[in-house]
Amino acid sequence: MSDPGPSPLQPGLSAAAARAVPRPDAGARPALPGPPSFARTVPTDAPTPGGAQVTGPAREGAAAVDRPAIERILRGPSGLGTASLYPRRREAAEAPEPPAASGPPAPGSPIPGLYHHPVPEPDPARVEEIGARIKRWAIDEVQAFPPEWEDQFDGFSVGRYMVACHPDAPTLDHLMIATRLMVAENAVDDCYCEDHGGSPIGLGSRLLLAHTALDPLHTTGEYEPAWVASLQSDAPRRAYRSAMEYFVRQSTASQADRYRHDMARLHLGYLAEAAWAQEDHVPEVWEYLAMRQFNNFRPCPTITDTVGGYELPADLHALPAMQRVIALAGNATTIVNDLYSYTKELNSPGRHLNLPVVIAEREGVSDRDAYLKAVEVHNDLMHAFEAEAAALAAACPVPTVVRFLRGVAVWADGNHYWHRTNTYRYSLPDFW
Ligand SMILES: CC(C)=CCC/C(C)=C(\C)COP(=O)(O)OP(=O)(O)O
Ligand SMILES: [Mg+2]
Repeated sequence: MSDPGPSPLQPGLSAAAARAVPRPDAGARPALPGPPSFARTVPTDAPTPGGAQVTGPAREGAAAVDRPAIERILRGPSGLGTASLYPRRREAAEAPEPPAASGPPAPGSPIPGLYHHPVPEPDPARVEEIGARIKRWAIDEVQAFPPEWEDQFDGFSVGRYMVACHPDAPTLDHLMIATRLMVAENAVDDCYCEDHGGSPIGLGSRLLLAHTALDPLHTTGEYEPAWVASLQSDAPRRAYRSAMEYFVRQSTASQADRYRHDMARLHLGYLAEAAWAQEDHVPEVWEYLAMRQFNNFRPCPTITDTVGGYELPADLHALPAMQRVIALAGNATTIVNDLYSYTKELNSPGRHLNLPVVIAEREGVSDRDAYLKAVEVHNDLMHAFEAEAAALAAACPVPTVVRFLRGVAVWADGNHYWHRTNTYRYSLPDFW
């Protein structure tokens, strides 16, 4: 084994920060690597954040990291020349809605008490162009939906979603990578799992075969043509195959492998949800949260580096502390969906599990109290995400790590923005 170099572990680091890097005595390499030589994405052009942003001594635990430090790290650099990285800074965010005196919040308002960061309106020119391009791709290239679903496709507003989540995408082509994958992921969820022909029955087989559009079958000449033909046989597979092909062209091998792993996680989560639906079983709250950690937005923020035109190296992505930060962010962003889609799911046929529904059932509290408790769970997850991200950035001040953490944070904010403003899909209950 080569000399591991100086240990980045410092006396006095928080427990969370110490988990950020492997210990030399664990046999892992503590020295932090540069980008691999095979990286073929655009080189990291993010300005290195000032040392004060990431190198200050962490205090007694992630939760004790001071808020201004978290803000500095997650908001990104603010020095001369950094404006182009954030064409629409979050400091220019919209004014918060005044809370309604009573009744449901006005359409488009944030959930009262939900911890979140407002974002500026996404660049309208980008939104329009991505909206037009994605519709052409969906209709002309992959026939993702029949004409009668066009209103729903438009109402999803995927261009606004992705432009809000990836403000540092250097080009429209980079944004399209995320946008195609988002449409494909939703085609699979709608057509295989949910109310556009989906069902728990036979889901395992459908998901596995669709997964081969992301993670190809390697087989003999005799059987390969049937597999290739199968990838064109329904909208979810056409969408996965094409979106993945574009993604692989722009990503490194390890970024594509990361995405495949995250999608396998997602499919595992769909299967657990389906198994419970088949048995009309309501899991314990912690079991539901475990399922939702897999049936989760995770594959979306974890491509932030590909969409940003740089690479978080595989061994830094694999750090346990990075994995924890990603999981916390994925969980918080997914509970945002549970909260904003609560009334939509109540009005859909059958029982649709989400965190408020499971809390009400399992903890024997009113729908309102369960909803408010779910808001608290979300807030705790967001605070933990931010504290752990700040601790990791402090312990491992590598530019790609800090930029990736910031990308995940910005994705979470854009995800909240999209849920809040998507009044075509979502409306809030009358709990206040
Ligand atoms: C985009 C992506 C990777 C989605 C995977 C998981 C998923 C569909 C969600 C987290 C959204 O949850 P849900 O199915 O409840 O969506 P709606 O509430 O119907 O918008
Ligand atoms: Mg939902």
